[in-house]
Amino acid sequence: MNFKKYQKNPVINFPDRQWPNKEINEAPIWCSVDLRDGNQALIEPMVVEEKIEFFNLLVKLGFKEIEVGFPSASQIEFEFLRQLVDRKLIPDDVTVQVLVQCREHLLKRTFEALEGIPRAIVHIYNSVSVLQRDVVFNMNKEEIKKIAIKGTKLVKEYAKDFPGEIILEYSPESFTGTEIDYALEVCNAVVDTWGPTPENKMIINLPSTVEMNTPNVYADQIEWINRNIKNRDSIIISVHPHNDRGTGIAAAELALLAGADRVEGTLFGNGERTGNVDILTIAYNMFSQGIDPKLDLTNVNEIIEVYERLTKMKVHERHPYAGKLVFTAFSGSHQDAINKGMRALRERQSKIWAVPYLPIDPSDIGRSYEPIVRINSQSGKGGVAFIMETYFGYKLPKGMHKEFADIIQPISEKQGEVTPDQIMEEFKKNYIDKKEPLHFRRCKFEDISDNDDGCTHAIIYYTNHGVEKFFEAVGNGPIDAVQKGLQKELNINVKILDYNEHALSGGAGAKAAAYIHMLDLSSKKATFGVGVSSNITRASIRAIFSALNRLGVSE
Ligand SMILES: CC(=O)SCCNC(=O)CCNC(=O)[C@H](O)C(C)(C)COP(=O)(O)OP(=O)(O)OC[C@H]1O[C@@H](n2cnc3c(N)ncnc32)[C@H](O)[C@@H]1OP(=O)(O)O
Ligand SMILES: CC(C)C(=O)C(=O)O
Ligand SMILES: [Mg+2]
Repeated sequence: MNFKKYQKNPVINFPDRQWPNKEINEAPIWCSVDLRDGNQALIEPMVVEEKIEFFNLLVKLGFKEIEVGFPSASQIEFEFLRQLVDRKLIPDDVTVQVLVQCREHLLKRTFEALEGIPRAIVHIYNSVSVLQRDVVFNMNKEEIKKIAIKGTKLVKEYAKDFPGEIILEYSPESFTGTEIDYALEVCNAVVDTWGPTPENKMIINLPSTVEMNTPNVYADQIEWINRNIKNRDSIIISVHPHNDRGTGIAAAELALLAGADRVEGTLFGNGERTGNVDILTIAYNMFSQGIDPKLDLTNVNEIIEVYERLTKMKVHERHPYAGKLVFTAFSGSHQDAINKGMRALRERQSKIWAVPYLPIDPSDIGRSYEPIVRINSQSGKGGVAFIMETYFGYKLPKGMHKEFADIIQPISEKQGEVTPDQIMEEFKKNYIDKKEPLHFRRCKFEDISDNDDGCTHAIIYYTNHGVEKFFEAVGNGPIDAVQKGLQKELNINVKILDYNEHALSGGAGAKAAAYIHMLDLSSKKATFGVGVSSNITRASIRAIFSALNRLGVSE
């Protein structure tokens, strides 16, 4: 590859940087630019009614600052803002933001669009980078700075006659490709011209219009401006990362460490080229660290539905937090760990989420547990056991996990994913309904001892290949009596190695499941049998017969 065609983008010499020692402890001011930066990058930009629906979603999610477009650019953008005003759709605590170039006729039109609004952010920008100054504007630094100053003066003039409150936002566009001291010089000139105060702040927005370097370089740039800009207490430092290198989220998070107060971005990172930074992911990242994200993102499915329908874009299956597959584990060791982690959480009744491989509780954002574990040929015994427990309530004894997983594995190898219903079907076929040739019918137990050690007399009625039979035996309990009867009366040489039982569901009609681990003393083969009944003793005798049939032993 012809890598010599490219060169490194400059970094800044800033050994005194402080951001690596900082932590994120609170949510920034969020500003959605979905309706402008996101919309301008769509194959089919939204029409007015679609924009209104999107705006309502953003309000519902809790955004307090929303860039509603570039009203001077087209009739549709203008009309949308007018609709928001005329239909009184802007809540009192939400400030709309409008983007405009530093040009008089565009600013005039922008203020016409704002008529009747009590408070708005007017966002002006001009490109200041080395490259754009050269090839786009063909202007020197002084001339470029003058565009910014002129734009600021124009806003000031229009704002003077505007009945509502106007907050100025200035973006040195292409900031990441600009000499840092020159970017500061332009920003300071804008600050001087506008004259913000701690009571009436302005916004300086530092975009990585094109992401050009590793996120630490962006953090250095933000911290350097943060520490050197004039009247810092009168300024809100905002960042506007794009995602050209795929590190938009990291850039935004490091920029917060570097002192940014505000983040502009979009839902799911829609935007020019590889997109704007995804605000949802930053917010969910905060949430996962125990920080209030100051957005209500509890129903990610609803956000996805509205977003996909209106933008005609798709949320990728592996998109952080929102993707269809992100709360799903296919591989066996992950499934096993999730299974154990969830159980530990339940048993310990812990209020703090700690489950391996799941950074957050899916139900906190409107996702369900069900698809967490899906069974394919990469799944192990833990996953199958997890499905049996969470979907159907069967707590298979640990020793049985491998035996049952070995029944499912060839099916998954042949067909791919195996659904929970199919797994249950196999469980029934191989265990619960394993009733041939020996089919247990009914039993009668009598306690024939008068001391606590107990002695049980059992009569077991069963069919062998459909022929009705019974045997009688005595043991120190029902299971022991049946085992002895099998040996003495039916000449079946088996040993019961282990026994487990549990209730299957609550309520009056509750059933119990019993698991018998049985060794065939002749063949030395061992297997599990499972029985289900509303009576626990009957469930255990059924489990014994299930195991006998699985071992293939008979009288
Ligand atoms: C990084 C970003 O996302 S920035 C936002 C980008 N979004 C958009 O541009 C979408 C909406 N924009 C538009 O529809 C159009 O650009 C309009 C309607 C705003 C303006 O249209 P036009 O004037 O026809 O074209 P255009 O935007 O190319 O402007 C070109 C002129 O404006 C100048 N200019 C460009 N940006 C700016 C700016 N921010 N401030 C002042 N002047 C500017 C250019 O130097 C050029 O001047 P020249 O004609 O003397 O060469
Ligand atoms: C208008 C500016 C802030 C912008 O969208 C960018 O630089 O990406
Ligand atoms: Mg942008």
